[in-house]
Amino acid sequence: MSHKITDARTIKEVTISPATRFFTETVEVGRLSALSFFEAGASLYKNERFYWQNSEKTLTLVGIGHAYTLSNDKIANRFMDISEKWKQLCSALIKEEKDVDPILFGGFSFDEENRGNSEWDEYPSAYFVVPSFQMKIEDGKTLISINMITDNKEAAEDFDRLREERDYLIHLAQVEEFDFADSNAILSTNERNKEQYIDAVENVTKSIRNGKADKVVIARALELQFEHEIIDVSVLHSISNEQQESYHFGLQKGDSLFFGATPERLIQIQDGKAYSACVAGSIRRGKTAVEDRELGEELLGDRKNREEHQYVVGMISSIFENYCNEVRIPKTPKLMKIRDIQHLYTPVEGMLGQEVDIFTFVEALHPTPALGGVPTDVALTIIGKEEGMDRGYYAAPIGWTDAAGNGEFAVAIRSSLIKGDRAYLYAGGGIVADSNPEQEYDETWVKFRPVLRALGGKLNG
Ligand SMILES: C=C(O[C@@H]1C=C(C(=O)O)C=C[C@H]1O)C(=O)O
Ligand SMILES: [Mg+2]
Repeated sequence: MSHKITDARTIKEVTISPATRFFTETVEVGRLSALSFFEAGASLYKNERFYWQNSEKTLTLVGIGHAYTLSNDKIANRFMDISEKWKQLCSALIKEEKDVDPILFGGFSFDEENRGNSEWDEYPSAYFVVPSFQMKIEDGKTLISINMITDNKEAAEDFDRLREERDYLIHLAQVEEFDFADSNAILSTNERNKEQYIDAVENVTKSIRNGKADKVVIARALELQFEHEIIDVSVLHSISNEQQESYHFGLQKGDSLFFGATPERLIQIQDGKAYSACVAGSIRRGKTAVEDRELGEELLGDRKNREEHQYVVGMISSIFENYCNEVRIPKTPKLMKIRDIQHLYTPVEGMLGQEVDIFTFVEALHPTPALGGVPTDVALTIIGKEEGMDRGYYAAPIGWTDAAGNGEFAVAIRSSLIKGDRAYLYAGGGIVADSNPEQEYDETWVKFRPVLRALGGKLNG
């Protein structure tokens, strides 16, 4: 596309010191497509971008370039480590009233104790970025900020260069006719460990009947080989159009993209209130409106699915009782209908009782029994033993927080890691005493659909 004006990348190498300054500056632009801005960013920072849209479609974020990256490979304390470093950075923040709070975006791996050589090798236990260029679309306003973190006292020149880059990116996003369509054929589909998955579900139901655990979520992976390199913006474009009710996310790391469309909020903190969601228990969508309603009724009344669901409600509500006042949880679940599947859904909310930040919630909640199991530690051991894969960032928290302490993390399901001409897709389900391996296997196919469709793949069933 175009030449590179400058390279702001060296800036992120400063370590936080008393001399560190965190500059930010926001301009409001007219309406601008978030994905056009994302794609404009490829000309300068091809592998340093992220994309986020919440399920209500009230907030869209795009990040381009890295003003700073935070990561760690810790097993213990990884959540608080990121929290503390972010607080340190924020204490160096210099901003005016009109400026938007800078954003930290990223995610955690599912289980630090169960990694190993895999497609996830370059994803540490925690990985977060402060973008050099941050787009925030909220309340009908499109705001673009520059973030710069430096300990150089004469940084004004660097900041001027970033302003030039910002204007270049905005202009490109406004005028360039990007073509997001991509036709990329799938050459092969490999169901990784299909037999192992079926055996795992059988073994786990036995363990549960023997009283070793109450619920364990077992997942599996699909590996797709494409004709040519998958284009990041194209899959984000398709999935955003096709999954209107879900969160959309994309996080680049090295030359890979982790993306997906998840319906599941882990935690949102907004103006002193906390929100979470219990999403567990599933059935397919009907072929007609009548069948769809009948399936929904069946799900609401199904004992096995209600049991899967109730474990999640129990755990999330006890965490909320711990950290919040005035906790509100409906007594019975409702239906969450998304394009490919219906889930049992119970929203949870409370008033923040103490000074707790979003990472405290992430640490306490992850993994909920929607992705781990009950009891958590037993479930994680069984998952490690039975699944035989590194979940990487699948089923783990992904999201953002800002300098004011607001933020939101979703659970990264209905997701895929893309590397060049290959895609790895992940899906699982909650196993309880009455689970049936074939039905669970079918349920994973339904859960592969959103990402499979965005990648242009054929759908089973
Ligand atoms: C594990 C996944 O989804 C979870 C499992 C569900 C279930 O088993 O009913 C439903 C929603 C999610 O909490 C996935 O999509 O991979
Ligand atoms: Mg299920």
